[in-house]
Amino acid sequence: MQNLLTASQMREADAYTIAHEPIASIDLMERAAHAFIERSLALSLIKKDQSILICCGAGNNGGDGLAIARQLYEEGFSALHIWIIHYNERQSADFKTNLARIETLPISIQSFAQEDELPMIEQSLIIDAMLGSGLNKPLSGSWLKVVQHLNQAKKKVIAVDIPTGMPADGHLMRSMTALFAHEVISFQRPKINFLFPESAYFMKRFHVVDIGLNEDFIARQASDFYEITSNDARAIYKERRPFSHKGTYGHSLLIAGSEDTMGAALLCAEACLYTGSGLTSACIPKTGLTALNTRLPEVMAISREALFHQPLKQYTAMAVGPGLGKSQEISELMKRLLAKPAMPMVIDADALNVLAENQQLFDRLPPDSILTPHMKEFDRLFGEHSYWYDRVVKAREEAQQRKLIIVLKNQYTFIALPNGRILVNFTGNPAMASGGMGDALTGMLVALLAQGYRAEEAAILGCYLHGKSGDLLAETGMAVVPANVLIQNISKVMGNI
Ligand SMILES: NC(=O)C1=CN([C@@H]2O[C@H](COP(=O)(O)OP(=O)(O)OC[C@H]3O[C@@H](n4cnc5c(N)ncnc54)[C@H](OP(=O)(O)O)[C@@H]3O)[C@@H](O)[C@H]2O)[C@@H](O)CC1
Ligand SMILES: [K+]
Repeated sequence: MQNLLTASQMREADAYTIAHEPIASIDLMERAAHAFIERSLALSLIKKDQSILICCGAGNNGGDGLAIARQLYEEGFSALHIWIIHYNERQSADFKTNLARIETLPISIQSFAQEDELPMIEQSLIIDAMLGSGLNKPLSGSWLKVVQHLNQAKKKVIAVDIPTGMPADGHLMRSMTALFAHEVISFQRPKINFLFPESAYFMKRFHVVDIGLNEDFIARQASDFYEITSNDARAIYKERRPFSHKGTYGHSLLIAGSEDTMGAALLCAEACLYTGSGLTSACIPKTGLTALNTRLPEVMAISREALFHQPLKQYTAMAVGPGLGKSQEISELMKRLLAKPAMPMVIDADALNVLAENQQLFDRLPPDSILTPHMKEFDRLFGEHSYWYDRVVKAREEAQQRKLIIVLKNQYTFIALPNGRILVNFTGNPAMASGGMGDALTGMLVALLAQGYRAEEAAILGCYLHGKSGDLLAETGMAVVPANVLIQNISKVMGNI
């Protein structure tokens, strides 16, 4: 697990590294510039014959820009042009050093003071090194004008560390102006604000490069946010054991589907199957029986009427919600289920809506139950939120107070734990944005619970594998990954973990 830092904690990590590695601050900047270029080349974001405008401020972000320009020149890039935006009086020491280092080279440099008119932009690519994590207020005046001028040029932009004008943490508002970046190459850790959907106002994609800041120091910093890494998923995953049998891997009960939305139940059951549940039973309406038997012969069916006429303790874990629909019957069913809940539970979709309307049911959920709301379901449960940042803070409060695990689904899914930590899952991609993905995740989570993973482990591993399955399919060239295709890939992803 890697903790994510705020901009001010990152500055402390920078200072600590300089003092303890030890490394001179100017050399750290040199490393950052090198890492920026190396990644840009690896991703084919820049080419030697391309005309590039490097826009620099006069702080350390600008210093990075000058070091990048010089190193690009040394790499054989010849069509380089530099703007220095001199709207602030202060220049950082490392900016000054890098300016002295580049002034002797045959690279054209233009400086702009507050009232200077800005020329048309002829270059095809802009490297944005004007303001970085030192931003301390929204842009205004001449800064606003320069950013608007660059945005209007509609050129491809690669931002150094963070787009100029975008705050690294705190509220992101559409009304803020920043230089829109197609790519951002950020140092050491992603900025927390990259993880919220509002970041799409300011940037398209980000990449993180290691610049060798002191990881021991970083690990010691208190943080609310932790990135789930592939190592974390690998450490949780347990291989199937010799001499094991279906009884070894638990029995999942899914309560899902209605006449019109049997697909949700089928996808949930299929995901449960492919994630390794020993046995899977689906409690579905009678009208869905033929579909279930035809598509998933491995899954057993129970009618809604029969559910409470049999011992529920034969099941190891339960998921309730996908495709249930809204009706009095479903509310009653939830109330009966939660009257004596005795097994780990995943609560999704329509079951979340029942909770939203019957908040007293919250108290009956077994501790560590996993709730899997998307944004709208979350707001129905816990109130409207204008900013994702506030929504995630609320998820943390609720998870802590109610001793539940809240999996707030998003491109970067936030897993809020009862201990107050927020884990962020980085796997997954926009090709997966279609109906049925949530049903698949619920099936995966219940299958992991049934196999004996603790709820926290199931949430981490389930979210990781779900996104990873989608990522591997997208890497094969699939622009869209339907849920049933993702599901059939899960067992392979587990096998190769
Ligand atoms: N951390 C690391 O590990 C490493 C960091 N590195 C790099 O350093 C960057 C951070 O550099 P930084 O701290 O010098 O700040 P930076 O973004 O250049 O801006 C400073 C200037 O902006 C000004 N200013 C602020 N807001 C403003 C506004 N709204 N409108 C106008 N002005 C505004 C502010 O002026 P002030 O308000 O203080 O007078 C100040 O003069 C970081 O992003 C990365 O690129 C790497 O080199 C190596 C390792
Ligand atoms: K920048």
